[in-house]
Amino acid sequence: MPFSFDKSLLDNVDVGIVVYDKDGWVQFVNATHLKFSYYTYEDFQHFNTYDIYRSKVSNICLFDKAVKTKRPATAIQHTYHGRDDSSYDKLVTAIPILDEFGNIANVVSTFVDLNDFHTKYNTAQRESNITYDMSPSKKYQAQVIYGSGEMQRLLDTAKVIAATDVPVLITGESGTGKEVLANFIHNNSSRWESDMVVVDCASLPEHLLEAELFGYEKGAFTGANASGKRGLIEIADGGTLFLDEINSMPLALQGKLLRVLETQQVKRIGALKGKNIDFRIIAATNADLTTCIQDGAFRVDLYYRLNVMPLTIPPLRERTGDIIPLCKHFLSRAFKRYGKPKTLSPTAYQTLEHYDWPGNVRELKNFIERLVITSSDFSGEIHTIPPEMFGADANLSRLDRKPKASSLSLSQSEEKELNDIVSALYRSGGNRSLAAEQLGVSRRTLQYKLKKYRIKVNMEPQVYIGETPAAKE
Ligand SMILES: Nc1ncnc2c1ncn2[C@@H]1O[C@H](COP(=O)(O)OP(=O)(O)OP(=O)(O)O)[C@@H](O)[C@H]1O
Repeated sequence: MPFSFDKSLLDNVDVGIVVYDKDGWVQFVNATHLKFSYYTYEDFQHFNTYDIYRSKVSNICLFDKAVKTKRPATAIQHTYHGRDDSSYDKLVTAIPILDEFGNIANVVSTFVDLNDFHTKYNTAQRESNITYDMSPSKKYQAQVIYGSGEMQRLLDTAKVIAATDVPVLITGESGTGKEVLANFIHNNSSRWESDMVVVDCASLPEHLLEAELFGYEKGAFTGANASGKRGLIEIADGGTLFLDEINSMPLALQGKLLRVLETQQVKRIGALKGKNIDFRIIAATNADLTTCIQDGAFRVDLYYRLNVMPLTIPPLRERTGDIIPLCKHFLSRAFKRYGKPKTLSPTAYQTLEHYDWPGNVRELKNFIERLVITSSDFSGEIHTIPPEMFGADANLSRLDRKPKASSLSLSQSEEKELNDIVSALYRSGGNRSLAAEQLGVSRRTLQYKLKKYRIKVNMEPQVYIGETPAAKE
């Protein structure tokens, strides 16, 4: 017996459904779609999908795409006016239905309201003890995984701050998630459709950092690109500029940055005139800037400019409620990457909750990955964490310590320096600040050497030198 059912049952599903005929005339629309729509049921009876598109209520006509390609089409559709004059982002899928001759008979479209989706998704995840706070960005879904009250409060504040345009200064130990938080703010701000440009102030020597940040006019200096270059501040126009490790920015550049913030104008190196730029600044530091000021390494006036909205991310050991959700998240990432479905026993979780994670979330992430890679079973529960997994010596015994420097031609002293750096990195479990301390150099100098020797540190069982494999993140 063929199935038969009352079409009004489809009014109860939580996605919008519209059925069109081959010319775009609406043949069916369910109540869910009407609820979020600018138009009434009567409107739909006289409307053609092309009229809706032409009226500019929606920015995209997927019906047209599905008809032309005879293939399902999916996109995020921005609908500019809801009944209450607000706007919605919807995930729309249009599926062409072909007749026996392969011609379009109908198109069935489904509409998922993304705000509603995120709310439900968060609730569902919370119930399984993990919260994914996803931002509405089309380009980059910054996932902040957490489970602790500390992080919940921080994100609540960050959301409020995101709605403003004031500078934000994020402080926290290395690996706590400062860039992740900056992304969360950007994605929750009105600038989310533009880019967040990330600049690591510690990774470039002063002259390069200046050229990267401010750009230059043609012929500004020897070796400059003949046609000049846009700086990263200019590229952040309309979006957010994230300055990581702002504490490493040389004093001269700090003065220039301050001028940009005061005038909202950037002047390329060699340019006579400045250009108006509209960007939001978020800076991050893992050093105490007030100490840097006392040491004469940071300008107090820039500090006050940046410190309008200070946010501090606590180290992972002070928000242990995040450890289990983060572990579950990283286990599922490792499963996607290595195909090994692994879980941890309550005892294993307890062990991880009691460790103090000096390298914070980054260390936990790499630890879980290492745990999955090195576990001999393909699947199943990991009952106990071998104690030697923690700490530097465990790393040293497991890892191939001999640097593969074949693609670099190094002098004897350089080779020794390279070996010292690699050893220090292993001893510190990949923490660059600790490694720099052990080597007796500044973090900035270490950063520069890492570039020089093309060392990529992932705190994973390998340190790549020379040609690195494809970026892992
Ligand atoms: N709450 C979180 N949810 C998911 N991933 C996280 C979270 N916090 C940090 N991470 C991950 O941990 C790693 C380190 O995070 P991030 O780079 O944001 O830290 P950071 O504080 O900016 O570090 P650094 O001071 O060294 O620049 C990244 O791989 C990031 O994806």
